Amino acid sequence: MNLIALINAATMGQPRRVRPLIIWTVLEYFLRGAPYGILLLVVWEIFNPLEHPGTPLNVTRVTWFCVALLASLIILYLVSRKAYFAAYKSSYEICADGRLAIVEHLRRLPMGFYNSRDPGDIGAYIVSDYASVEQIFSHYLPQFCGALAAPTALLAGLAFINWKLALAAALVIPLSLPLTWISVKIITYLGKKHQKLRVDSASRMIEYIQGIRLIKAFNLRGVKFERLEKTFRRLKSISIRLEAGAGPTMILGSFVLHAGLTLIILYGFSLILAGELAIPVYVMFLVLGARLYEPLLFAHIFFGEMNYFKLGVERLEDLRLTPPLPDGNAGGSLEGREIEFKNVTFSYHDAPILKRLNLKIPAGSLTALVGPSGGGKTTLTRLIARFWDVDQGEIRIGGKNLRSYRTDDLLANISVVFQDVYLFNDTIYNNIRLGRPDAGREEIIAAARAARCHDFIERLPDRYDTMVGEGGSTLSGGEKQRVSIARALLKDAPIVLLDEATAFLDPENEVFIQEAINDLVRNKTVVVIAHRLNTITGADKIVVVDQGKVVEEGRHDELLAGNGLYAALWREQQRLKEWKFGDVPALSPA
Ligand SMILES: Nc1ncnc2c1ncn2[C@@H]1O[C@H](COP(=O)(O)OP(=O)(O)OP(=O)(O)O)[C@@H](O)[C@H]1O
Repeated sequence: MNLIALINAATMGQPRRVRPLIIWTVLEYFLRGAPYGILLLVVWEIFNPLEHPGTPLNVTRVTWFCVALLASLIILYLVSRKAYFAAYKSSYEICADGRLAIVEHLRRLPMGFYNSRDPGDIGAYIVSDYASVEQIFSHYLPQFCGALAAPTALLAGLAFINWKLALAAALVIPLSLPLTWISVKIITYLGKKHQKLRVDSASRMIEYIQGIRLIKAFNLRGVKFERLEKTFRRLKSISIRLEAGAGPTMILGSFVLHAGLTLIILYGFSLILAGELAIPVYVMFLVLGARLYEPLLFAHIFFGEMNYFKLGVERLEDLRLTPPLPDGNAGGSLEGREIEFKNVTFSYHDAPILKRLNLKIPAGSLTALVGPSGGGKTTLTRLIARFWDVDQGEIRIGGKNLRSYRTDDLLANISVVFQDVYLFNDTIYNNIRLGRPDAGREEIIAAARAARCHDFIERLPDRYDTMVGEGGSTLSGGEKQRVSIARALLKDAPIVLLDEATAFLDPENEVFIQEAINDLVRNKTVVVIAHRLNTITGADKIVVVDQGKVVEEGRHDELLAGNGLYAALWREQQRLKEWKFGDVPALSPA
């Protein structure tokens, strides 16, 4: 991608947004020359009587030039201030909008996308790549434009006064270009690796912090820390190589450019001796010559930074252009609540998980999915919520293909209660409110009461305003479950997908949760993944899923009478229920 395409991509097709920051900075660069120009006029006036003895010093002109000098400094201050704010405001706005757009886009991607990507990497891209976009827009791009425009204008002005000396001053510019080219090549080559390792380090760090409990519990200091340490060491080594590789050529480039000043001194002096140059003009060249090279040196740095910008924008584009799940155009609410799988085949990778599966889930019924672990129960519920799209066949809701609904409308009609509840690092109140963001306080408290969480919330230090910690870390498993049920109750969606999580809870929590669930599922189409069969004996329909297929379906009694897989699972669970500690020999030291 060239610079224009990169700017277009980084601004999400609105390159005009960078216009003000470029215009103001270029103007500032031009104005920076004004005080020097006026200063030279003052010098000229003062030197004139010395060069032409007998000519009196024109004090009035000198005074006016000093006033103009002051005025130019004030104008320069005002324009620089404007350029500064334009650069920061526009670039931070562009990046904030870009980050939000990508996050919104990520929400619309199929879950399969997250299977193939490291979430830590995605987070690091959004933070670090946009940081590089911010740098380019707030600093480098406007200054680069200024750095090109101001010396060009300055050289043209100098050439107008004395073309020979101006040519000598410009001679070093083409000589420095090959050095710029070499340093850009080095930065491009090593920069890619550097950028990748920067992201890797951030991801490893996130992974380390997220897994800190496990690392402590299993004393994984060696294994996990080694991975992190290796990444940091590789980052250090590539950073040093990058600086060591590009630095010397950059310094040489700067040396060549500054050699131009020596050229002005020597050649200018010879012109004075030959009587071809007035001393004030010579002084003017010396003063302005120093201003000529400074911005050009900046162009070197810009090319180096551009490399990071390019890599970052390309990665962000890759995220932004990943196709989301195609949206249907059916109107807001679902046409009915019956769910039907018709010949559905689905795979996460290559091997099919569901194989030509057919299933009807009647509207307003409670349907339980049971079966051996890994059979595909969770997969079925994920497909109903369209976290993934099926490979073959179709899923219908209310007689219409799922894909014909807009994803947002579909999800507005479905409540999902996951087994591994995630709470945001926010207040309990806001976590429940996620179920329906426009709900009032009364409704939120009513949902919390119905989900049997009001009492424990009232006992917390700040009640509903208590922060729950990252992932809900300050609450117990049972409390988190109940908060998630409160969310679902508040949402009051006609379809409820429930991953039964009562298996490992203490009896008190279990009773509370069961009561809360009974409230949640009333008058809804409910699909529950049941791990303990005694909780779903009253279900309208029990579906036994094994190896991606429906192997049995019916009511509890019918399935027991069928004496198939369900009956075997039932007998097994009954046997485990009767199992007592006394049945096994007590543990004794070896
Ligand atoms: N995100 C994923 N990527 C790849 N494979 C997956 C993914 N999720 C599940 N699987 C695989 O799909 C198969 C079915 O998994 P699924 O979670 O649907 O089974 P399940 O019946 O719900 O199991 P359990 O009762 O243990 O929760 C398993 O072999 C599992 O390893």
